[in-house]
Amino acid sequence: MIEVQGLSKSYGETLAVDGLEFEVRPGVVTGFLGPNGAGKTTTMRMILGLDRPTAGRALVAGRPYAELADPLRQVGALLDAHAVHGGRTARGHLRWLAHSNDLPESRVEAVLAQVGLADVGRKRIKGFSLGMRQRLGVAAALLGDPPVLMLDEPVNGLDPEGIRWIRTLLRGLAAEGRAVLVSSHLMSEMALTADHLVVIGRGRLLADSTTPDFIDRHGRSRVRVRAVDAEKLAALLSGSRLAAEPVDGGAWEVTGAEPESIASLAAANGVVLYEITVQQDSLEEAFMRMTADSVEYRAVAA
Ligand SMILES: Nc1ncnc2c1ncn2[C@@H]1O[C@H](COP(=O)(O)OP(=O)(O)OP(=O)(O)O)[C@@H](O)[C@H]1O
Repeated sequence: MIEVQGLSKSYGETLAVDGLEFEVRPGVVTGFLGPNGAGKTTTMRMILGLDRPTAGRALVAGRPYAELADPLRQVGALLDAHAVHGGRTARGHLRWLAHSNDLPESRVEAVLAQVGLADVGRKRIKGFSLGMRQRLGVAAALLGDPPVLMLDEPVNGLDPEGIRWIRTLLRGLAAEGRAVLVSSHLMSEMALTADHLVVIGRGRLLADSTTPDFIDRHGRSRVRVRAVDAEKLAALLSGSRLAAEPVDGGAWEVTGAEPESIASLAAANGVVLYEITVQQDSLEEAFMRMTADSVEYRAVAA
């Protein structure tokens, strides 16, 4: 479990993290979301003791990272897949990590196999693609078989098969009872991977809820209807008190009403519907709505 308590970090005038408070619980994948510059990486670095908080604290297994006796057995992290010595082989890199952290060498082969790099263990890292480096970073995070995992943008540079692999891996690790914190800009992927979301903007906590609750609360839902007689439907809806607007091909979208009441209204007026579907915003749409005011850099319309 990770506990972030009143965590703040200033860089000169910039308040990168501002009084953050959240928990990353075992058994679930927690997605860590926020626009560019929101403070995600800074928060993760403070959890790992790589940056000192200006105020507050971050605990892993009840202690600050610096006080963990066996850090790699407590928390595995992937922050920057490039932060490895390119001249080493993949196996050499993991052996060195295992050795310096007093971990059994058998873990090296286990994690190489787990991330699909067993065949290239003898190759030098400098020849690795970004996707292979990401896999190696995940292998290093898993080396100590830790109950807590933290990954910053692990799907960066991965192809669709790799993205799917990370998703299955993270969900499997959570199902084993581990606490998993993962940041990503790929919303469609987070919607499939994360059970829970912690959303930040300009260093502040904007949301801490399950993924479905987040979409419910911040996304819009509307009912799409189409009728056999499009003109009759148009006359009915435009003459009603419903918030309805025409969309493509004679279809209408109604907000703020349940499908039952729309269907009953249509039936009472002899309008035969052949489509009535509830459309929910995607996680991306919900995220864009909620963080609209927290975007550090935004394209300005010319
Ligand atoms: N070492 C540093 N010195 C000065 N400012 C910094 C430093 N590290 C981060 N910042 C600033 O702190 C803020 C948060 O940055 P951070 O990298 O944590 O955001 P992020 O959410 O990880 O962004 P991204 O999604 O772009 O990776 C930004 O305004 C950034 O410019």
